[in-house]
Amino acid sequence: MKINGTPTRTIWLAADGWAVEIIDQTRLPHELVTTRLESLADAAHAIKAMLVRGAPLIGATAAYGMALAARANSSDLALTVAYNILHATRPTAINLKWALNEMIQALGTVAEADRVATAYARAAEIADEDVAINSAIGDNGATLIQAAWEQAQARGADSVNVLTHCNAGWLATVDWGTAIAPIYKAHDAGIPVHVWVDETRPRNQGASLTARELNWHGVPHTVIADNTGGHLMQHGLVDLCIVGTDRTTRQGDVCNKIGTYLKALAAKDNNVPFYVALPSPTIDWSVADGVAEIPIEERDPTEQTHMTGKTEDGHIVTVQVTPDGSPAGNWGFDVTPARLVSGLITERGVCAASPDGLLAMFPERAV
Ligand SMILES: CSC[C@H]1O[C@H](OP(=O)(O)O)[C@H](O)[C@@H]1O
Repeated sequence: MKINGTPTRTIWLAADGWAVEIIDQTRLPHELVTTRLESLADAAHAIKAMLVRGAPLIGATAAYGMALAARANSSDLALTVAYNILHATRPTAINLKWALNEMIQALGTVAEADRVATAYARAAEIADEDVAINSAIGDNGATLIQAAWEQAQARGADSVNVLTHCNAGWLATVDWGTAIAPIYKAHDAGIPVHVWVDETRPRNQGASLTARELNWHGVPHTVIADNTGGHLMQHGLVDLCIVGTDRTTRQGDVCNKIGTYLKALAAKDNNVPFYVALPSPTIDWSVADGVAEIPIEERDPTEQTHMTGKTEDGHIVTVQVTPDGSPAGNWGFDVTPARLVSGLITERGVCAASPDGLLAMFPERAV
């Protein structure tokens, strides 16, 4: 998307043709800092420390991580080691494994001497495919926002209100985003969309990243505490919810940022449509029961006990918000059962969160 009028992606090949550059998302929203990745270790660190995050962007970064690894050593053993190092960075988003498998498949078809060029080419394809997929998700999701706007207009409303959780915007992908892509498309088409932005504790991806993106693009939005959404739904202030996902199962269970499940429960209780936007690489066809089978990342408790922000005089500081000695838990994701999901917004269209719905959209997956 554009930053101050300049089209910008979250990851790109450096001008030297071999290093990779990223937006360091740990510095947002107050500082726009880019960082060079020059090695497998740099790419692995960027994913694990969340300089880059979001399922599709994790996948794209891992793909370029394999290219950087191949540049150093393109032997079978070295690439196997690289695969394992990158795969171990974060356990929940399936796009990581998907991208790594894509890279290994591409590299396995060429002679060792051709592996570096092949790796960079496939990584670039994965990045470009993500942009195209997300744009299509945006188009498909915008029809839902249009329909909700027409209903809101009939009630005399002057805007259509969409609630989103965490960051599934262009900062979570290579570009466009998934859950936020329909919002950009609707906004750009002149629909008066307003976004309730869940701050999304503990890392505040909503407050620091989604709000940052919407601010840059000029989309009206309001940052809210995570526990506010149910109240807004009870008072008719949410027309629909659109969230992202890090892994969706073949039966339509959705793994996403912690707190998504609770939002889906509130939506169900208030008859608010709850949609999930996802690119097909986020579907894990090998898993049925998301609650039982999807590994949930547990991160450093200091992400819960500490917060980083800007002081009144502009300094970026980190403060402790809990008492010394109080333990903290930091689960990164939860699973929303398919029964709470109104529909899945994919690059091919909107389908039911069910085995039949997914197979109708992806018939090639029928075994
Ligand atoms: C389009 S994937 C976005 C997805 O990723 C986020 O997790 P994290 O920031 O920890 O990588 C969150 O679950 C978003 O919904």
